[in-house]
Amino acid sequence: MLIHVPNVLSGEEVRYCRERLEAAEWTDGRVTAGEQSAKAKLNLQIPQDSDVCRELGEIVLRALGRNPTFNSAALPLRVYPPLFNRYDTGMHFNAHVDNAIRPIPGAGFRIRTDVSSTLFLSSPEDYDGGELVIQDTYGNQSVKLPAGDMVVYPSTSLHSVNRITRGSRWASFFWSQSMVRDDTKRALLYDFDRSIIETRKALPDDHPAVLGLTATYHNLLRQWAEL
Ligand SMILES: O=C(O)CCC(=O)C(=O)O
Ligand SMILES: [Fe+2]
Repeated sequence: MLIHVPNVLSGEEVRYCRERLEAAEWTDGRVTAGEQSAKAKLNLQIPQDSDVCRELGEIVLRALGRNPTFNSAALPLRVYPPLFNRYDTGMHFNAHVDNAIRPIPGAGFRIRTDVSSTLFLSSPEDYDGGELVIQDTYGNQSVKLPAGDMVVYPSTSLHSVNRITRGSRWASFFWSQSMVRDDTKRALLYDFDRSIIETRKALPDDHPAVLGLTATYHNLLRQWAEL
């Protein structure tokens, strides 16, 4: 399931992140890649242990906390501290699959990567190429979103970033361990939640249909969630 989450960051927050990133030191993106994907990767990143990465990561995490679409789609148990990358003209990331298990630096535990996210920090007009191409059950999906918007997709998917032919593409990216590891089940719960939201627009909250659907949603989540 591939979900577009609009307006995760406000225009003001995007501007602030860009300003801080402009002044930051960028390093070779291969530092966080596994052995195979390092060969496929040509981009720049902000060092994970830098103050700017931590500060902007907090802004992204706070924005995720207040976003009902992200929470409904990803059902996050733990979110990896957000990273920041950049592809200048000529840079790209060939097809790869992300590592299944990632240690959280300094935290003393690891997360399973169930859900991948890219939060765009450049406007589509600022660059050519740079689409995130995700291979899913329905074929290749090509994603290029407005600054502040995010795409959420299963970490099981092969994905790539097309070569930039003009300008520069900046983004935040990170993984979440979901309470529901299986993408099919997560997708069912997401559709279910959306249907409940639509039903609540038409019926009062104490209507037996709303109560019944909400109870069933929670009982399904209770069956499937691993904490
Ligand atoms: O830049 C992106 O949108 C994706 C980055 C990515 O796939 C990765 O770093 O593993
Ligand atoms: Fe990736």
